[in-house]
Amino acid sequence: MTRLWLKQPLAVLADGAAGGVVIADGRIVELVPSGGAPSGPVDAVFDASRHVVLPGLINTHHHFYQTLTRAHPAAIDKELFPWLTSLYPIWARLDPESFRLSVRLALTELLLSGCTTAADHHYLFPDGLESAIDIEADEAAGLGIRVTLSRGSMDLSKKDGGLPPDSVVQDKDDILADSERLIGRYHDRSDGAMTQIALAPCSPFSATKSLMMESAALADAHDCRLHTHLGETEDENAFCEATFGCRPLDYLEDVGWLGPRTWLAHGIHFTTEECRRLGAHKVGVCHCPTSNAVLASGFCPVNELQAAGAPVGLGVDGSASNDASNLIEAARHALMVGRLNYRSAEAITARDVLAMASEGSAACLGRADIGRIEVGRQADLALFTLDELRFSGAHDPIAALVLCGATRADRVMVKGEWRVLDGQPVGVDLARLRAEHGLAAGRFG
Ligand SMILES: Nc1nc2[nH]c(O)nc2c(=O)[nH]1
Repeated sequence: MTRLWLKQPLAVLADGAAGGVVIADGRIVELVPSGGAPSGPVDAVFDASRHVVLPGLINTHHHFYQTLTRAHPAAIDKELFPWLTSLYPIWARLDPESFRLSVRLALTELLLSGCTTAADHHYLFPDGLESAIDIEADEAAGLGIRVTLSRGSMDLSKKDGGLPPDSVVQDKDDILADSERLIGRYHDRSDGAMTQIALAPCSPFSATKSLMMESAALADAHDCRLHTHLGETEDENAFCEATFGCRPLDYLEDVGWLGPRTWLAHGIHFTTEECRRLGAHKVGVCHCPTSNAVLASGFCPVNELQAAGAPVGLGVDGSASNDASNLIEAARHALMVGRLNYRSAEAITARDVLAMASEGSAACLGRADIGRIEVGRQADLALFTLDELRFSGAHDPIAALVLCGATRADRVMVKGEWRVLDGQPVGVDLARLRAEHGLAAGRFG
């Protein structure tokens, strides 16, 4: 068993590890105190004196395919409902080759931003793309990044009172059968799992009540997590009032989703009492500050949710509403948006948003094996240097990552393996990927 010492980092986001971290067999096996040395022999030493070492960042909400429709003229400057109705017909043209490139590109971008685990919410399965989640699993394995692949779904089209057109919805029985197939094939419940499946009917205005209820039953039966968009806009509130006669959170409870298996994307339009209910039931919320700003959706009440006991993680959201897949940048946005929301500089700190992007996100995904630099946890780490001009003069190295605006990790380790080295993704030809993806995206103009 090879023991690697990441020696004497410039800074590390963990108590008692100023002397570095020892990695063996894909795990963190020792934290070295300041000025100390590992307790036993090591086989390799990495001099981390130029590096700020963070737990690998965890992205809890994305739509990888949307990298094909970034800054799209049909959708720019629109709020969620008109944004979606403009994009649905374009997304209906998704094909396997373009989709594969979108996944590879999004995962590579995430890795370069210090992300070691990514949750994707894929809810479009046009003819020919039935194996979208299989493609995602394959690409993630190739890049060596950990994933939670949320089998998304839509079965409520416009003709039945929903928002999406017929061209992008599926039959409920097909959705459930495919969900069961994917769980059987990919859902690894073990410690250190590289691939997990979650079930993810898309939103109250695109999924039927029975799909929500049957997905919850399936998730219970197979011990996997549930994910959906909720509390994103006032339009969604109005839809729920008009369709179900209640607010979105009451609807969530009604369909059997109010529990610790569930994490929600956005979670903006919750009252203080609703935050308490979410906390009491340990429902997780993925904060998507960048997308929430771009779509003018509102502020997520992160502090109220956390105070109530709800896990709060961080997500970049899909690349048509961010439009980047950069998680360390999203942490900076979480700080800025949070301080504006609370009109307080103390309400959210740099360390708070980094914790949200690591241990908060891990809790949303139901994982106790990642998200912290701690003995026994997986060796998932993001190492940043402060060499760029933007950091010159910075004093607190950890706060500097957020306040000076880090955008790119120098090294990223997943399960003890380097997946980014000297700012380059291992095994990816970036120029070729950029060219091929750009060409594919051109077909969605
Ligand atoms: N930000 C987003 N919100 C959504 N709601 C929904 O039903 N789909 C989406 C989406 O793609 N992005």
